[in-house]
Amino acid sequence: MKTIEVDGIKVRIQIWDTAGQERYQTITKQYYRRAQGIFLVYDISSERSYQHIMKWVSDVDEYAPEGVQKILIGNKADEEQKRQVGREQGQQLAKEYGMDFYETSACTNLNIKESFTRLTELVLQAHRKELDGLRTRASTELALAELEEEEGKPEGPANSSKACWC
Ligand SMILES: Nc1nc2c(ncn2[C@@H]2O[C@H](COP(=O)(O)OP(=O)(O)OP(=O)(O)O)[C@@H](O)[C@H]2O)c(=O)[nH]1
Repeated sequence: MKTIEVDGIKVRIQIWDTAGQERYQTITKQYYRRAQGIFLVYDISSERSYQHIMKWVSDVDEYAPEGVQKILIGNKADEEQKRQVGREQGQQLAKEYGMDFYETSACTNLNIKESFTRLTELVLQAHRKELDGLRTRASTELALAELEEEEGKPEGPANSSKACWC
């Protein structure tokens, strides 16, 4: 659990760090179901980890809830001398999948706060949209229900006397 501030609002976030190894995949997939935001992380000093991102994306698409927010992260940005994946490659991949992209370093703290704040922002925005959608739908349904009720009603005193059984 961690609290971060987004637009002056304190948000408590729960973070799960899932295992990257294939043998833990069954457990990893369980986490997807309850996620609202996901970081897809590769290591800039490992081309292999970058190539793996496509697999992660397809897993997320399959197991995470619809509307889950995703951000692509190229971590270990402090390891410039070992770099195998260019920043543009990261940007390109993120663009293809319609994700935001950050290069980060857990060692130097580069873009850690920024990427967490951004993902939280995206999750909040998505929820606001969902809530607005629900509100619009609810008020439309309410208006329709009122209309139907109106139509079903007798039209005033003249009608009510016609409907009178006495
Ligand atoms: N130089 C550098 N090393 C890092 C950075 N982030 C993690 N590491 C190192 O990379 C190694 C793996 O880190 P983990 O946090 O275990 O990576 P992981 O992806 O969670 O690993 P799995 O859970 O096994 O998939 C550790 O030795 C970390 O110290 C970083 O930003 N820069």
